[in-house]
Amino acid sequence: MVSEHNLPQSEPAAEKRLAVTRLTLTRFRSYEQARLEPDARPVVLVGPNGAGKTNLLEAVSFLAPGRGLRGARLAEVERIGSPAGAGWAVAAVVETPSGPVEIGTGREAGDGERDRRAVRIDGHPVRGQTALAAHVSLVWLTPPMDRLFQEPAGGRRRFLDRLVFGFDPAHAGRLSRYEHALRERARLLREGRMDDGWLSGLEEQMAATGIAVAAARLEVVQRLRAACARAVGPFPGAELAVEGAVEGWLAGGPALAAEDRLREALRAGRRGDAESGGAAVGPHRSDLSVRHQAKAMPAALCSTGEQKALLIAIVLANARLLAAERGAAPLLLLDEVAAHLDAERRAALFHEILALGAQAWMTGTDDGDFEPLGGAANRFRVEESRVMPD
Ligand SMILES: Nc1ncnc2c1ncn2[C@@H]1O[C@H](COP(=O)(O)OP(=O)(O)OP(=O)(O)O)[C@@H](O)[C@H]1O
Repeated sequence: MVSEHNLPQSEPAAEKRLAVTRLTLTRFRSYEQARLEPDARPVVLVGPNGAGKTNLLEAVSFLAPGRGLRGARLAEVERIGSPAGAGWAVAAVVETPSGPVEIGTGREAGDGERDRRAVRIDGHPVRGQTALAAHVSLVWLTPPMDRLFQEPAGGRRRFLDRLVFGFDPAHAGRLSRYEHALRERARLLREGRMDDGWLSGLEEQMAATGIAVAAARLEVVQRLRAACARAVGPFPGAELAVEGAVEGWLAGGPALAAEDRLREALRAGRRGDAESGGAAVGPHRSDLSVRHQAKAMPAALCSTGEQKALLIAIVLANARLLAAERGAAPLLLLDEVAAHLDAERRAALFHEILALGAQAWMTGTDDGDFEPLGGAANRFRVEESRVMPD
């Protein structure tokens, strides 16, 4: 335990909160049915391996746009053994700074091979998932992310984009339009359909949305860089940057000029892209670079524990900024994070979460890891895919 005087300095708790106050799962992973009704405090889920704790975090992660914290195909989420094509659902009541909102999402019965996620907000069906970003911001840390700095850039980009959704909900829509145009163009090139009008239209869309995507990432990284430049308690300072050709163009001139360059580069690259698939240039090639500030060391060369501490530092800095800018800290989904921290770091993490008023959903196998939270959290016991208040 750390004493009160060396706990990190935090901003006062946000008065408004973002919190799930009801969560129901239907045919979701190992759950036939489950229902939780926490209040706005952090949520602690304790139970043995394989009990269904991560599945609950994954269900919460579907309240934001995207494929959830496992990056799953939707069919894979449906409970094995369910009647064929029965679908699955996650429904939630979420308290937000602008009032409560009811979110329903899942895969509808009869969707067959289609990998389409249905979304309802306050009972009304909405097209696509990007509208979710206007209501819920969330970010997760999971055990596979221990390798985030060793793995290809895609994982770091997705991590960064999730941070950007919190500041700029329209980012989700732009990113999805960019990726759609990228896929369409790749398909035409692959099929050898060199239809100039069609390709130019897609490249135009890629240039406009792609530069907006890159600019939004740069802006958020700029703000985060200031917020996590210095160590906070036991969490290290992190130096952040986005690296890529498009970012270089944006640094060197106006956004419109960068759009022109991207459009021209795509046009000039058609032949090469037809051979290699994808596109040689664009914000889908960018990377989030992270360095340990005090050690002046790239994150990839830091120890496992240091890398985890860097990720926590970034997530906490993001939560502090969002609490100040949007009136509420994001939901934090922290899978097995507490168990991997020493007592001092664990206490500092809990202290920050409480100071931010963040509803952090935390899993673990050992009650003792969450002991410093005392009565400040909702506690549930998870066993064989049954959830019980603890
Ligand atoms: N589609 C599915 N249908 C039924 N069961 C599934 C499905 N997908 C995963 N499971 C099962 O869900 C169980 C619980 O997984 P989960 O990852 O939530 O456990 P956990 O409590 O987080 O465990 P650990 O502490 O080991 O991380 C696993 O046994 C897994 O096999």
